[in-house]
Amino acid sequence: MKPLRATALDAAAFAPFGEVIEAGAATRQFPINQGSTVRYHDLARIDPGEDGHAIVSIFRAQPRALPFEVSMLERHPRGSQAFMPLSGRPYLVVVAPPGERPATENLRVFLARADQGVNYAAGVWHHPLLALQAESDFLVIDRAGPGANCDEITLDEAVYIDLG
Ligand SMILES: NC(=O)N[C@@H](O)C(=O)O
Ligand code: NI
Repeated sequence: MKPLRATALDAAAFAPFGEVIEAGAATRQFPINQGSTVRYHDLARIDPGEDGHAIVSIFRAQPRALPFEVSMLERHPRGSQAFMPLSGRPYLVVVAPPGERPATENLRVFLARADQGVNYAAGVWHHPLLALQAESDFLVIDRAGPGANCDEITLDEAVYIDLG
């Protein structure tokens, strides 16, 4: 089966799944700190759910070999999950719309630049972190709190993904 090719990540294409965290996607930006800094304001909304709280972690991810076989997806029904790359390398984002079981044809594969983060909205199906090229760190903001917050499913048919 031909691999599913990644397309460049952009805010509009990613909107059904959450937000893209990048200065260029800001709807509001303004100078602060006596003009020494520009604030790219309100790029994403962290959703810890009613009974959770937001936490900040760092994920140190090993690079994935390509083409990569996607055979499972996960979702966090109780809160959002944001990733911001810290190591200056691109990475892959695989998502599918919320719902009970995503159809393989609804998978979307994005190549995120080193200056782009993503914030998965609660319930959005996604593949666990897919770093590329070398070991990479990511700042992660997601929910801690009571109750299970990670549903996993095995896809009816595995899909290979690769760069565009
Ligand atoms: N397991 C974990 O915290 N990470 C995943 O949710 C992921 O999306 O990488
Ligand atoms: Ni996740």
